[in-house]
Amino acid sequence: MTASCRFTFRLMMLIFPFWLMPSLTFAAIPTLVIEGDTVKLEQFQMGYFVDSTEKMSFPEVQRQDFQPSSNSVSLGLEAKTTWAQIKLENVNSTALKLYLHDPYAYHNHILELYEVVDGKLTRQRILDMDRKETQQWMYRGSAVFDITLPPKSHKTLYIRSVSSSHQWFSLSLYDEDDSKRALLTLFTDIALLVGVLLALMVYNLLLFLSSRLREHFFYACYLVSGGFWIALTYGLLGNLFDVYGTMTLKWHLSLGAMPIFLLLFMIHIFETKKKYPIEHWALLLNISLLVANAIYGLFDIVTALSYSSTLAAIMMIISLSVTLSMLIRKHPMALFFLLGHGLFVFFSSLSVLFYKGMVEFNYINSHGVGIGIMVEALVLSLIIAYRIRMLENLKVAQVELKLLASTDSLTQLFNRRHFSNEANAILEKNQRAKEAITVTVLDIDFFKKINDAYGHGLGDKVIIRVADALRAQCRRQDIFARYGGEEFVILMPNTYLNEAYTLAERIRQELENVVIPIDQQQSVSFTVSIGIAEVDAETPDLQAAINRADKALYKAKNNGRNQSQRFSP
Ligand SMILES: Nc1nc2c(ncn2[C@@H]2O[C@H](COP(=O)(O)OP(=O)(O)OP(=O)(O)O)[C@@H](O)[C@H]2O)c(=O)[nH]1
Repeated sequence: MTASCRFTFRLMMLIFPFWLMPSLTFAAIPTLVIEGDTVKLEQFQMGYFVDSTEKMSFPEVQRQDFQPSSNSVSLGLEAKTTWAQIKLENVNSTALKLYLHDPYAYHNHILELYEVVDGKLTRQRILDMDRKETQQWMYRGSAVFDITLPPKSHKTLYIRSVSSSHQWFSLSLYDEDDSKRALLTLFTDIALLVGVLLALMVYNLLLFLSSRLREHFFYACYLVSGGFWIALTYGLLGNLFDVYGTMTLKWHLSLGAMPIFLLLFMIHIFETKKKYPIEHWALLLNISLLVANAIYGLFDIVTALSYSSTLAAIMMIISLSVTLSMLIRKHPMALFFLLGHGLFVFFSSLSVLFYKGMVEFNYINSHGVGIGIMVEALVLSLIIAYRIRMLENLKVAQVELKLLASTDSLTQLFNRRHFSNEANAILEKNQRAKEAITVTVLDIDFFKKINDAYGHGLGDKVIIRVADALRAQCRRQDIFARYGGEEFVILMPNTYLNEAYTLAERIRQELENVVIPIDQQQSVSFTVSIGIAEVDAETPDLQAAINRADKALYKAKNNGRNQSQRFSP
């Protein structure tokens, strides 16, 4: 060996331990030293190993290298069978009873606990979520295993967890009191979340029942499926009803239903079918994918769930693009939707990354979908309130427009068009009953002279006064209108000619006595002439009846005005 070789070798020997050391330090799983009898370990170091063969024996597993990690890990879709390793040392001179908790056990298929002392297996427990008799270690959704640590002893725990789809778990160690406390406070946050969603769901169902607007129905369905899935996936259902395993796995189909309802809500709230065909087809295509996956899930839920993260990502991209497109087109609700849906997408993306094992295990990442749905639901409630207000304003505007189109602006009586519609409807209804119906036409006498002598302003006052008389004298069932300039018409259902004549005379007499003051000295009086004719019961024709009443009116004018005349053939 040359001098330079020797130097290089010595240098390498010098450097190698330092180069190796970090990896050795990295690979070591620290022992949790327990001193005293209070144990509340919620954050500690342990090791995990992913058994990609999914069938390694325990002795084989014991020989594997475990990756150091924190006590909460999310390992994604590929890690179906995972082993956790926890090293314990009781330095007390008394024995200790500990409780190992896995609050996310409800989503696993199998959970096994192996206790090893000095390399020898001392106790083994297998918890199969599909076998009732093994569920003695399940307590309201959490797996709880009791572990005894003899005085001054070491023990290594191996926890095998078999997941049906995505793999994540969080382990904690407690003494008896803290174990009870931890179980008591579980799921209060989820219960609150689900409660708010259910309240919003009831509110939207009521809105749907009163308005029949489908967006409320789809939104209520979205909240039901979302709330149900949150209750299921975050363990509330397991906690309340003690159901786990394959049965609950199937219920994860609600995860497929949730985005379908949200997209249907979008279609209705943005009215894409009518107004935005490209966006409409994009949303329909997305719905078809989700429906296909949901149907597939009826037969093979595990495979369907494995696609759910990818489908969720596609759904987020399409729904966000449609919302952005609505924003560009200045849709009034787009900004609210973008805010609500943007927050949903943000939190759900964290969740997707979490389920795929790509981000750290923390409350927000592990509860992302739930938080996203909640925040979105609250913001979308604003959209619903805004839309209700918009529709109310539209309704008021429509009523105003309808009124405007059917009334005469000077007298506020119905106009000729509206009168004809209403009168024809009455004649049609009367076709079977064939009750007597009478038409009366009223015309102001020498109105031109009034206009010429006192101006149009006073002429208008006379017209308004005639309208007032009609309002005062006509009965509830009568329909009356300003038919032309100074001509009025009344349709009197269930009224014979002579009865109509009496009413017409009452109107004429009232108007005959009207005095409209012009100034201190001057005033104006006027008269009206009236023609009355019955509608032919056999061939009820409104225009024919008005023509006959006009003929009677002509007779009244010719006879010297200020009188009522009945039509006689
Ligand atoms: N002030 C006012 N005048 C109107 C209005 N509409 C129509 N007129 C006038 O009503 C008058 C109708 O006159 P004519 O049809 O000749 O009938 P008349 O003077 O009442 O005579 P007779 O019907 O034969 O008694 C015209 O001078 C129209 O200008 C209105 O809204 N206001």
